[in-house]
Amino acid sequence: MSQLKIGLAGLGTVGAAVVGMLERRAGEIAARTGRTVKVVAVSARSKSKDRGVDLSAVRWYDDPVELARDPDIDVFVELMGGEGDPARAAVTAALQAGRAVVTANKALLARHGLELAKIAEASGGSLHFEAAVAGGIPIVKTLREALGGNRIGRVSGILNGTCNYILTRMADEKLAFDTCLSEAQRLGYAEADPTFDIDGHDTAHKLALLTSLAFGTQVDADSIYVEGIRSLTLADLEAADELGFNVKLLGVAVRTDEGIEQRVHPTMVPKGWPIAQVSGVTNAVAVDGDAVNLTLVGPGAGGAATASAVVGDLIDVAKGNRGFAFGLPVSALEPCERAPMQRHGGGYYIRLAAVNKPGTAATIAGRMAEEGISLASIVQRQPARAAGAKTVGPEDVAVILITYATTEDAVRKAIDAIEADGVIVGRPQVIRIEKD
Ligand SMILES: NC(=O)C1=CN([C@@H]2O[C@H](COP(=O)(O)OP(=O)(O)OC[C@H]3O[C@@H](n4cnc5c(N)ncnc54)[C@H](O)[C@@H]3O)[C@@H](O)[C@H]2O)C=CC1
Ligand SMILES: N[C@@H](CC=O)C(=O)O
Ligand code: NA
Repeated sequence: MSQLKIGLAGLGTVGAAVVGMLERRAGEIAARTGRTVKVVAVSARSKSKDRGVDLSAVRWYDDPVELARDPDIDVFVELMGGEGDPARAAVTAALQAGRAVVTANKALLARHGLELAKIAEASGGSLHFEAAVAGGIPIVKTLREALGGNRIGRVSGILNGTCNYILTRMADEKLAFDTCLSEAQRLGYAEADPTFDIDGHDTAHKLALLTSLAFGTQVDADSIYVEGIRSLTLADLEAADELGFNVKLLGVAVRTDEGIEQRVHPTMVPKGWPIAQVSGVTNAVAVDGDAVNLTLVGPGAGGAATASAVVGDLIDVAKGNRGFAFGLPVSALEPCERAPMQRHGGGYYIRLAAVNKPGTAATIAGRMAEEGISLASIVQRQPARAAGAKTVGPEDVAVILITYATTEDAVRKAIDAIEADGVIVGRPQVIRIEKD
């Protein structure tokens, strides 16, 4: 039986889980592929660390780029992370040598994916990244292969396990943000730098890849409007709950007449919607095609889930299933025309810390009316009730506005005018509302 020899760089949460899964499932994988799929060389920062896997028989490289150049490997697996070197240099070296590369590194691909795909095409190598988007959910393969006959109008979902875990535990158990984040780190869900998770960039990296796969466009992470979950308070989650919503960090890419709108931000989702029920580290990706609408739900982060996706890619490589990284040759991917966020339309939740003096509510309502914004409700909360809102002082009152459908531009202009009027303190909290 022939061997598929793997060089694997990165032995952290995902790398160690991949080595363990390949060991445990060696017999079944060989039966599926007709090949022995084996790790023969590795690289990581610490040679001596105990990772719970047996690495005594594999070659060790201090430099992952040297590992990627090893002529005695067939496939290079990059599980170090980071959009720059050494990940970029190592993946480039492996592709230039005509090898298959499997990576979970969405930061690298969102920035340099096209360049890497081009190198793969030129050298006869291949680039596989199922683990980079929504962890264990096989959405890359689904878009690249199974839904190829559809014209897709929208792809959206919960794409970051850490954020969904934090929001779920805050809402359900009233835990503090930092407590939930520490737990997500302990469980191996968060990025090495968790600001990528909580500030929305990790979701944006994944959305950039999904957009390319769904719409046949060039990866363009810079076109994405990004907001994270850092400013959300227990008061916001409680208000959402009372209004019949759950708050989720969504990534949304949708075709509009003006181009593709790509956005990442906390979103109030009606509790009755299936996506509102997706909790903890679980991710969900919804695809609206002209022939098929579907939602895939599954674990978005963690060693086992992510290893499942990496090993799935390795099985493809072992079977000789290569294909184009983004479903099409790079030369056939269209530029991603950007629809401006200011034109985004929908309902809004706006929490303001209003100065407690006569006329404040009228001023706020007046500014909204000037921008043509209709209010579905306006609720004032007493200072004690508003204590969860960081921006509210003892003498201020939280005012929560829910708008009917309006535009981002109108909301921004109204808020700017209200700030200039001096009737609020701190930054307003704005959460977009998804509705039918
Ligand atoms: N943890 C998760 O749930 C998921 C992670 N990913 C991605 O998988 C990749 C790895 O993530 P984790 O395993 O969580 O990270 P980690 O921080 O647990 O492990 C990183 C590994 O890479 C090694 N490494 C880092 N820099 C290196 C360098 N310069 N030279 C040699 N080795 C180096 C470290 O020693 C460590 O073994 C990242 O791209 C991440 O975004 C993707 C999906 C889920
Ligand atoms: N940090 C990421 C890991 C998977 O991509 C997440 O929390 O989703
Ligand atoms: Na995936």
